[in-house]
Amino acid sequence: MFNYKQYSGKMPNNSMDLLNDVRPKDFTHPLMVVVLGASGDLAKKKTYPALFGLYCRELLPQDTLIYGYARSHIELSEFRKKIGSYLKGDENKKKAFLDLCFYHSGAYDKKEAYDEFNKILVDAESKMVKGSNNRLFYMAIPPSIFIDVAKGIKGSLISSSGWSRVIVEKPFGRDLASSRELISELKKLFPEKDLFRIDHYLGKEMVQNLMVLRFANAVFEPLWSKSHISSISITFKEDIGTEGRGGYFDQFGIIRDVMQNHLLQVLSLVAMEPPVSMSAEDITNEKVKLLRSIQPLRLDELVLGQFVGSKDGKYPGYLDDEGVPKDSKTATFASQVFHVNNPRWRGIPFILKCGKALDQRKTEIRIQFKGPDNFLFSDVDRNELVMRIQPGEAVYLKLLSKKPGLNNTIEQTELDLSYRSRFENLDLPDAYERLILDSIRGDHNLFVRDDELDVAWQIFTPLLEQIESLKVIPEKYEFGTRGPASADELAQKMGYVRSKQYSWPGQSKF
Ligand SMILES: NC(=O)C1=CN([C@@H]2O[C@H](COP(=O)(O)OP(=O)(O)OC[C@H]3O[C@@H](n4cnc5c(N)ncnc54)[C@H](OP(=O)(O)O)[C@@H]3O)[C@@H](O)[C@H]2O)C=CC1
Ligand SMILES: O=C1O[C@H](COP(=O)(O)O)[C@@H](O)[C@H](O)[C@H]1O
Repeated sequence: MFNYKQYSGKMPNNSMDLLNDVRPKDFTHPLMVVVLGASGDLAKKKTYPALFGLYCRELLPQDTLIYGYARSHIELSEFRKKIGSYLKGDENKKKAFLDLCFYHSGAYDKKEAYDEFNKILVDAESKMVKGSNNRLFYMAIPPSIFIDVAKGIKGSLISSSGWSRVIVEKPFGRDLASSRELISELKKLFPEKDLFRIDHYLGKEMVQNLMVLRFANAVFEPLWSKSHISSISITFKEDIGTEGRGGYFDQFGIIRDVMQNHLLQVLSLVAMEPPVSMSAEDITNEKVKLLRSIQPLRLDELVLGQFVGSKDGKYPGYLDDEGVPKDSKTATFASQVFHVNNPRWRGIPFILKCGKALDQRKTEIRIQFKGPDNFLFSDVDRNELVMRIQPGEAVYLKLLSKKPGLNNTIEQTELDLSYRSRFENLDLPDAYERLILDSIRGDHNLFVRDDELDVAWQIFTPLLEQIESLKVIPEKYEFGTRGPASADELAQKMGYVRSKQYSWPGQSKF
């Protein structure tokens, strides 16, 4: 259960009160973190840096060891060197953290390999402080081996004296049928309380802030509906391509990689009704209710794109990625309109857009209001409430104001809550830090529930099947641009009006 307290007065960032608030209650018990797929991309870029972040904040249990497991044979010194090169911070802390990291190579599909690994874990645990031996398994592996690995954990690695929890990475399946199969296989092995399905967008600061912004500020609720809002856009842009992950990406495409999970999570938090309490169950119930009100997605409200290399030859195209078949029709850009059929939102378009190799890196929610309902100002820019998820967390409200001085012109300006200028010594944890910490605390608030996942796939599977059966060809767009022009045309058709000249001053800082 979230337990928000109103902050008042000054409280140093690292005060014991604050630490005790967030520290796991099992802080004094030994913890063994096992990273399966430790040789891979996610492990080095996200999992280990997040564990290091928690270590530096003194949030990992006092006696924690981290064992990596994968098939590749890697010497411990080499492994530590590789992991270390992705850690940022104090050198002494890095060294102390790396001393807690070990690596073991073994197969994913052989019971003997897991039994042998378990002996190593038990031996290491025998030298740790006395207490319940808790084990956290992080599956940083491709979905094709989720079940083999889950069976290995269940068959050989479960702790004999403490809890055993399993973090599963997305993608949770490719469609409704495969997701249901995955859910049911995992359910045979672990109870829901021990499974933590990560959607790392739920751990981002601004996504966390959505509930507070919406429900703790009385000014917003009366405006938060079709009466005052004309459209809601949720946009994810990356300025990099697939960068060696083309082999994985080509089997999934941008809709499965980003829209079906990250953007849909954001949509459900923006649009859901107020939950009856802040418990994980009540919040997820509201999200599921909202998702079930989404109307079938239409192909004529979808734009797909695939990037080609930049004209100057500096950036390669998607088909140049060595893991990608030369005739691939996989989309690296998608914009789809969603309609929510409930009294609050009926008739209001939600425009979700995501793409790789675009002009900038940016994720934001943009709520555009209707124009003023009077005869005084007929042709003016619309008010917009923008929640910038990254980079540079901010909430700003675009509004019109008289230009100061002896004139009668008005201009678009903003009320701006940019985190970096508003909050001193801003030190935001990475989303993965928050989520790993929550799994150690046994807190499911920020993880994806099985029925939530099921509805998400019910929404997307018919559309994905149509795209595949009709062999829809994505439009080409150049690396480093806004993506296909038809996406802007689609948004315009949905009533979105772009400000004529405005650009948010905070933008220049990133
Ligand atoms: N990388 C990222 O930025 C993100 C990744 N994810 C998800 O995290 C998970 C891991 O991703 P990532 O680290 O990129 O994946 P990798 O492709 O790097 O795979 C991780 C490890 O799994 C093993 N592996 C890879 N392919 C196979 C295979 N076909 N059969 C058996 N073992 C294999 C390899 O280890 P070895 O051969 O040594 O056993 C590899 O080092 C995936 O589910 C991915 O979708 C989610 C969000 C972001
Ligand atoms: O899950 C994924 O997310 C990343 C983007 O994450 P962010 O935190 O940097 O916004 C994306 O690059 C990747 O393709 C996808 O699998």
